[in-house]
Amino acid sequence: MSKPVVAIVGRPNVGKSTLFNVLAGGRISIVQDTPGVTRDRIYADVTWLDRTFTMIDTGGIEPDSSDLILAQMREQAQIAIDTADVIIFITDVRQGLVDADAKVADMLRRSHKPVILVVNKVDSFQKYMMDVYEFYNLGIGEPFAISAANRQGLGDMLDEVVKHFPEDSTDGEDDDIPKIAIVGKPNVGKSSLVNKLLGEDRVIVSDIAGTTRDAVDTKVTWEGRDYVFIDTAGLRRKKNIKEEIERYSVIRTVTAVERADVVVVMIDASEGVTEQDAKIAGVAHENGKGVIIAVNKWDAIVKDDKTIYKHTNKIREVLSFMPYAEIVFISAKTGLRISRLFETLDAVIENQNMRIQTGVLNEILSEAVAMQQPPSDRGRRLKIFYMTQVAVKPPTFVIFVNDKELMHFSYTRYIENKIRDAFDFGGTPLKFIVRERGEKE
Ligand SMILES: Nc1nc2c(ncn2[C@@H]2O[C@H](COP(=O)(O)OP(=O)(O)OP(=O)(O)O)[C@@H](O)[C@H]2O)c(=O)[nH]1
Ligand SMILES: Nc1nc2c(ncn2[C@@H]2O[C@H](COP(=O)(O)OP(=O)(O)OP(=O)(O)O)[C@@H](O)[C@H]2O)c(=O)[nH]1
Repeated sequence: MSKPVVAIVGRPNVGKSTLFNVLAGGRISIVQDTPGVTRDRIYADVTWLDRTFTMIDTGGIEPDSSDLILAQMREQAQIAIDTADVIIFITDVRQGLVDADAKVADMLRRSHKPVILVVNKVDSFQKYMMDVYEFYNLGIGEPFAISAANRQGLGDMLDEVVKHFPEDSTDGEDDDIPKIAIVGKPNVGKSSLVNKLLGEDRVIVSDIAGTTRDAVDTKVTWEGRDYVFIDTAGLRRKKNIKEEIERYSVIRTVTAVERADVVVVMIDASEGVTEQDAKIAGVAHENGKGVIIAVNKWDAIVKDDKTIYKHTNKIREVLSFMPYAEIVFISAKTGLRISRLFETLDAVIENQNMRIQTGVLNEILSEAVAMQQPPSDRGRRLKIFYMTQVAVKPPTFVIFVNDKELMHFSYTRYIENKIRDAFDFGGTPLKFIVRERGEKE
């Protein structure tokens, strides 16, 4: 089930970052060896009551002249409207109601997205409550008074946010169809690939209305099997506002990746793999999705018998945090190896859903332990009792040990490699949870 997306919008200095950080708490998932996306805190997962949502910081307003501020606020609001299920519009009781607030409120109201009006810096209710009422004038409903800095009023605000989430149950019918997100930096050929798929006569296409947001997903049938390509309408529409801005492409990537089973990360062969590609791929990695690296524009480069090898090596090096990723070399323009891409998709989907019997797993485990002794520390040696698979998409394993502290990262990786040697888990990350025996489930 995909997580709802909540975007925070507001003028400079009203307290967006403060609110973002308070809500995200320590929960911003930073995977150590993944490059930067979450480090600049564009998004974070937040859990309130029993609901988890992705919060995005649309950010990026420079306090310049007031004209510029308004233009940037509009852009920010547009990003929120395009990507979020619920928008938190944050204002500042001390600055009071200003003209730009009213203009952005109009824009948000017309979008028909749920908007939660928040008035920040209400550090004292007695002192500021009269000023808060002024914000009713924006015409977007009841203002929620909070103090982000003092963590006041956040519960009521979150109750309201959660109320507007779409029902968890989508129509059910399409849930079995694998969802594919095509991501990549601007100009890499995402639209061309989708258009190619749409143009192929072996492909049957139908637009299905997006369930949670305005995006229109595209259903594609390839050799009798169905796939849903996410947010392709957005990709086809494109370039109406400055989509090139990196933040927007990351946000778009995050929201598409969240909903996907498999992510196709496109890389431009004529440019080679870059840090920006690594950031985008990092989003898929952190979300535990299946990953295929599609090296596009393969038609456009001069090749010899070592070209594939060189590209592969460079990709493995830059994307070293995802050695499991599959790589295919394609041309969206000529259609080169599009069928290979589909075959790889099928394989990755199968691998993501594979379940290994506990008996077999533990055979692998005891063999692994016999071949390489588990680590020890200060006279105490790690004992591994038992391993079992508890989930798919991604395949998730629980390892029971005597002492979690002794389970070194490199030993987990060693066990992972043994499992990968035995089964074809290509294209999917594997997740390991280490538990001490006797610990509660
Ligand atoms: N008194 C008070 N100050 C606050 C509160 N929340 C944030 N601030 C202060 O307001 C200032 C701006 O906060 P930020 O979170 O950086 O605001 P922002 O909206 O992210 O600002 P930009 O990055 O410029 O868009 C900081 O000095 C905060 O300490 C609050 O609840 N009460
Ligand atoms: N030679 C060659 N050119 C390609 C290929 N795929 C795309 N292009 C070209 O690359 C340019 C960008 O392609 P788009 O499909 O618009 O790229 P995009 O990733 O959708 O771009 P944004 O919407 O800006 O993110 C266009 O000029 C395409 O014709 C390919 O396989 N080979």
